[in-house]
Amino acid sequence: MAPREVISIPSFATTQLSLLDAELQSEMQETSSVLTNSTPTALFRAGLALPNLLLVSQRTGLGGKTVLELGPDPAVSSSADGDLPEHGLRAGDIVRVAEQPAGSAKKRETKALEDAGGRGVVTRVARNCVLVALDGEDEDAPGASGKRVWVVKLANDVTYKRMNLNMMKLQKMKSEEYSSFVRVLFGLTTPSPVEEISIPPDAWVDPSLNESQKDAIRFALGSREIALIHGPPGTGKTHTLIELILQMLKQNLRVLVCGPSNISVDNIVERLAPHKIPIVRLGHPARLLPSVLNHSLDVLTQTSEAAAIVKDVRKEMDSKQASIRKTKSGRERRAVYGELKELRKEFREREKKCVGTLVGQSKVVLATLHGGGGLQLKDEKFDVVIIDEASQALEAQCWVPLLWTRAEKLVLAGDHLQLPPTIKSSNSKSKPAKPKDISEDIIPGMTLETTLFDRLLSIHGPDIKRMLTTQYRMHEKIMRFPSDELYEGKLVAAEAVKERLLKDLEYSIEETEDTIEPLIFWDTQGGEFSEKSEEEDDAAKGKLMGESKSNEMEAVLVKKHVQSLVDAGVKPEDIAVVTPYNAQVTFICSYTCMWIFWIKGIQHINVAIEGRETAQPAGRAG
Ligand SMILES: Nc1ncnc2c1ncn2[C@@H]1O[C@H](COP(=O)(O)OP(=O)(O)OP(=O)(O)O)[C@@H](O)[C@H]1O
Repeated sequence: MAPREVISIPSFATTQLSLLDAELQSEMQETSSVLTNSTPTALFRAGLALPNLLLVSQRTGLGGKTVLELGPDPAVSSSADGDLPEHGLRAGDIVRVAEQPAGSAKKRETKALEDAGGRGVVTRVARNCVLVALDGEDEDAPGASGKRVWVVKLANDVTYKRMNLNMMKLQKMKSEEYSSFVRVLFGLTTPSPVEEISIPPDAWVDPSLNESQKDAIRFALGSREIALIHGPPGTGKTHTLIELILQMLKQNLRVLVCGPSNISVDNIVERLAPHKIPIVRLGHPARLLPSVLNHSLDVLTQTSEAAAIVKDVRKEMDSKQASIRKTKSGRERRAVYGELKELRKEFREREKKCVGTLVGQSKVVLATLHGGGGLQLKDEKFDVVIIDEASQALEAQCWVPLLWTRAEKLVLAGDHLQLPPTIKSSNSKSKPAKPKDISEDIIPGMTLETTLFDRLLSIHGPDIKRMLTTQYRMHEKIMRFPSDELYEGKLVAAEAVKERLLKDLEYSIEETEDTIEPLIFWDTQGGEFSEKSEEEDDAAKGKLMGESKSNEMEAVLVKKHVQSLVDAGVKPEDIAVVTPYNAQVTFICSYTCMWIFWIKGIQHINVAIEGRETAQPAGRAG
């Protein structure tokens, strides 16, 4: 077993608080510098603002919040169908809604917008409207006067507030308050011996699970405090978690399942749903996949039996909201606001009751790590907390559900050998100043890139983890390199993919040198393949991009290769191009989009390419 590395819990929390502060400052600085240095038009082009909107309606949303529906102003819209232009707003974005400055506004006027109008959260984005739930309660809604408004994205500090709150709780905890679970998580105690679990062949819900998956499940069931499931790419980590949850239900355990992103959680909800078990998904419906909405707590609070008590008040609030817009006299408006305030209070009380009933009845509750710190879960008791994609979450994020609910055991699933969460403060050139009150309590060398998964492995060694070893995605030759370099050669390719080639796809594909080989290298050394740094170009184009790299000749090569694949019959939608740099994404997009448009004559093409600008730590897979 690796040497145990014990750290003091208050020092850990203090260090995390300082690192989180630096990270938030970095994010804030970035947003603020963009807002200050850009014109409204540049902000729109950069996907940070949406102008030319009118208030379409105003109604009561969750928690009694005022929700604004904003649509395009037909007087200036270029769309005949009333659609919004392409924009970068997404559900969950923190935004400011304010009266719009003139198109010719100077940068300084954009800066003034930081404090104008109302702040809120985008709750829904549709083709023809954007919905924003306002934070404040009593002010006049921006746009209520009929004036044109715009929506500007702000830095999101909400998640930081929650992480900080929990880190402060940990910082102040007295040692006699540490549960045995917390003590294990900090290496003050070793984990209890793992109980032998035997599951008869007919008790597996999915009998096709492979041996490493079954072993990981038995291990996670038999562990008392912690269990790590290490799932390299395509090894069925989520598949395994589904069976684990179902086996835990058979043991009558109550489980909270979390992930760092909505998509990671929805992925599990989608796969659990067919098993018809009582599950509830926390989180705003606007941020959830449509296929999981039936399990959303917010939808259930409107449709379930428990929801009836909330309906009447909501109706009354909506009609009051509508009446405000028609009322011209200030006195009357103030009176309606007063009544709304009372109704909102009543609404919240009833909603709380309804939510309490629904959550209390669910054996499996699913939420993002941030959502795991929501009011609905305060002090709820869970036998197990499972965190999926744990290697992509900040450790402080993982502590949100652990400290907020009463958790007794933790199962982490992830791959610590893939990229850690993206951190801005560690590679930002303009590093924020360290807080003044830095004390000797700071643990040297600790960074936000060290995840809970990493830390637990370094404290307790590999005995607390089980690795999934059969992968179901890659041809054996593609798998060989990551397997040998990162996973000690332990990966095995499943029969179905072991020798799978492009030419064997279920539709007709010509046998060419590109379709009979699973892995091809193009050597660009020595040619005219010079690399450019995006910053040089930025100033000229006024683009809002950080430092990035591009190589035009390599983009041409990618285009050529994609072309030969399509010529051989591979469908464009079956081809993905991946690059680590945003600037290169832009190049490749411009080449390949134009080209596909040309050969297929199609109107729309979905390009699903993501760029990532982090330097890759040694020993991690990208
Ligand atoms: N025992 C199994 N038998 C057959 N197919 C399996 C098995 N386990 C997983 N798969 C298949 O392997 C693929 C990957 O599974 P899954 O998405 O659960 O993996 P993952 O490790 O969570 O993936 P990621 O690499 O995205 O983290 C899926 O298509 C799944 O159906």
